[in-house]
Formats: sequence, structure tokens, C-alpha cells
Amino acid sequence: MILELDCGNSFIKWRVLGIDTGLVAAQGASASVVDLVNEISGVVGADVIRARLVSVRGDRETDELCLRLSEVLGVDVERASPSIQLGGVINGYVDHRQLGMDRWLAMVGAFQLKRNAMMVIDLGTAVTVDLVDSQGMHLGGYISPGIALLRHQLHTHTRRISYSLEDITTSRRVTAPGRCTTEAVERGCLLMLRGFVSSQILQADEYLGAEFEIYATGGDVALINDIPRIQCIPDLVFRGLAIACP
Ligand SMILES: Nc1ncnc2c1ncn2[C@@H]1O[C@H](COP(=O)(O)OP(=O)(O)O)[C@@H](O)[C@H]1O
Ligand SMILES: CC(C)(COP(=O)(O)O)[C@@H](O)C(=O)NCCC(=O)O
Ligand SMILES: [K+]
Repeated sequence: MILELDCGNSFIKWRVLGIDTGLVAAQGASASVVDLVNEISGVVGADVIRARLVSVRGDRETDELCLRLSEVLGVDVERASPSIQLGGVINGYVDHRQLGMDRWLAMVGAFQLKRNAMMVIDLGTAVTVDLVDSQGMHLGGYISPGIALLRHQLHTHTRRISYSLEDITTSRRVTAPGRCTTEAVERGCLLMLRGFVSSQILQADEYLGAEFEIYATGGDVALINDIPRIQCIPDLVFRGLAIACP
């Protein structure tokens, strides 16, 4: 089995693939290293013969995680590192090492699908948008707060906005005017996020022409996957990780 890990700022996504089949035998999203070790130990035990990881966390935190995983699984953990080009994509950042590795691998994974001009959206702690032209040239991108950050800022910087997430009973994509604080905040934040994505799609023609693919991934992808032309690919980062660490 191969263990793959995508360490974002909120969750450590993981999945275990069969070595020969490439099929997903197990997967999860852990909020802490302790949870991760418990979840993985409970699932695969000694079957893991390889591990590969991508992280946007600090080097020290990532080093500690890799060491812990090596202790528990008895395998070295291969880590995806920044590169100027990979899988036909050319990194468009002035300093390629500055580009978030999750963004980089999501683009690399997405480009393998149709090798066409594309927009890649990742809705996680932050919402990132990256543009790649039909030649695989990364034009750059955008970073904005994810829904949890938008909500959290209101809760922590105002005196009268305070409710628990359990109070959020409506479906996650209601945008009618809110008639209580919870609805007003949840729907306001949702519209900000959807408006950001829609305006990105509207302006992208200028950079990519009219015919570009739109791929979306990330824990909050359900908030926008009804927007026309958006193709939801939950494992984009893992697809890129397999190219970075074959
Ligand atoms: N188990 C969960 N508990 C709470 N929120 C979750 C969970 N899974 C996904 N989410 C949602 O997904 C978002 C995190 O998505 P993710 O792509 O994992 O972020 P990151 O890559 O930044 O760690 C959160 O903002 C939250 O809205
Ligand atoms: C923008 C990000 C924080 C997104 O991370 P995530 O929301 O997945 O936790 C991450 O890609 C990152 O740390 N990037 C480095 C800065 C940059 O990409 O310019
Ligand atoms: K992410």
C-alpha cells in the first residue's frame, strides 16, 4: 500500500492506495497528528510500504510529522518539493519556492486531465485560484480567506456575533436574505465566497481566452460546485503528488 498525505492548514488529508491497483483502500481528513496516527494505525498497519507527502505547514511541523509517521509505519516519507516545472506545467511565480505546494500540485494534477488552458480553484483554509494557459504556463493566481476564516473574523472582532456551528441548520448553499444573525452571517460569507469565484471566472477570459477548463477541489468545494462549468475533482492535489513523487 502507498500512503499519501496532503497537509493543509486546517486538515491533514490522507488516503491509502493499493500498490498494483492504485485503488483507494481508505481515506480521511485528520484535524491533528494524533488523530491521523490513530486513524491510519486503525486502517492499514504494516501494509504501507511507501509514503509520500505534500505540506504547506512550516518546515519544523512537517519534519516532526514525517518523523512520527516513519516511527509508526517503519517507512521513509517522501516529500514533494518546489519545482520550476513539472508534468508540463511551468511555475509562474517570480520565486517558485514561494508558491504553496498544494497549489502547485493541484495545477500539475489538473493539467494532466486535458492539457488545456485552465483555472484551478482550491477551497480550504484559504481559497486559491490559479491560471494556467494552454501551453502549461502558470500565469499566477489569487489567495483569499476561506469560509471558516470569514466566519471566524466576524465572531472574534464583533461583540454581538456569536453562535455555535451546531446552530447552522440551513443547507450550505442558501443565499436568501438572512432573518437572524446566524443566517445573515452564514449567507453573507457564502455570497462573498461565491461572488469571488464567479468574478474570477468572468475575468479569466482576459488571460486564458474563452475556452478554459475550470477545476475545483478542497474541503469546501460543495459551496460552489453548482456554478456552471466548474468540474469538481476532490483529489487534484493527490494526483499532482503522484507526479511529484512517482
Ligand atoms: N471534518 C471537518 N470538520 C469541519 N470542517 C470541515 C471538515 N472537513 C472539511 N471541512 C471544511 O473544509 C474546510 C477545510 O478544507 P481543506 O481543504 O481540508 O483545508 P486545508 O487544505 O486548508 O487544510 C474547512 O474550512 C471546513 O469548512
Ligand atoms: C495559500 C495557502 C495558505 C493555502 O493553503 P490551505 O488553504 O490549503 O491550507 C498555501 O497555498 C500557502 O501557504 N501558500 C504559500 C503562499 C503562496 O502560495 O503565495
Ligand atoms: K488545501
